[in-house]
Amino acid sequence: ATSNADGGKYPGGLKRELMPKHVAIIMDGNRRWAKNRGLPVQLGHKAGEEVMKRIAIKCSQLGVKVLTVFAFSTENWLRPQEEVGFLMKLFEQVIQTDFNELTRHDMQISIIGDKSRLPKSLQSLITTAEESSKSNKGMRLFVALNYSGRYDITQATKKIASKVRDGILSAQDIDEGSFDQHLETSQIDFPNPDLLIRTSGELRLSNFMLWQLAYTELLFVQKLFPEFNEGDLLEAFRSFQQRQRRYGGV
Ligand SMILES: CC(C)=CCC/C(C)=C/CC/C(C)=C/COP(=O)(O)OP(=O)(O)O
Repeated sequence: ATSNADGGKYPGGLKRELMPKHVAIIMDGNRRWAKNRGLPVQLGHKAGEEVMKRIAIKCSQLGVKVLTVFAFSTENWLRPQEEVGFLMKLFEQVIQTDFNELTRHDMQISIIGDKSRLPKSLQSLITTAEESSKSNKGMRLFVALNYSGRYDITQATKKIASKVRDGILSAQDIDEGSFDQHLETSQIDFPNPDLLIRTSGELRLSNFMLWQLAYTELLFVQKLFPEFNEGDLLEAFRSFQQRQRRYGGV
């Protein structure tokens, strides 16, 4: 409805037709941000929570269809027990407070990752939140919790192996398309991120969506996640729009 009003242009010189459909973010640097300020690491994660919410709202306003944020990896259990415990409680709070606000922006929220190892109280909050937002029509928000790319590929392989064993799928029919259908991102229109943003200057994928990132444009920014703001998001999208995507072709 607004396409003529703004001549196809978005704020900050962005072009509507070149917007990334699926954006993924590795929200890195919460602890360093806290330590730099002489604060407990918990306050770094709290600051990250606030930024996550603002960025999700901005993405949905800009017409992003899918946003996937990496909140807790399968390796993060190795952190001090106190920090892990705090994060699990924080995720419960996020679901009970921030998610309500995000669903008011019509977002449909899903958790990806191995939920079985999460505290039972968190698991039941997740089920309720997913249920209550499932008919929303706006941006799809995936929060990766106890997730890793290798986990995702492994769980897809298990599902496929069971289907072959049960005679539902033949080995010859396993291809990239059918594999896609068994990943945690299978239920959506744009399973592969167009743009991955990682904050805090680290140049790694850290076992995030390994299959889905095959042709994703990567953007590494120096700012720590709690410092990342809406202006930085627009800047990231401008950088994305200047790239030429060839997907291995010419
Ligand atoms: C549900 C939800 C989206 C919650 C938002 C809270 C949030 C941003 C959690 C991410 C936690 C995390 C492991 C951040 C990475 O920074 P780090 O701790 O690795 O920092 P460092 O690299 O400085 O050590």
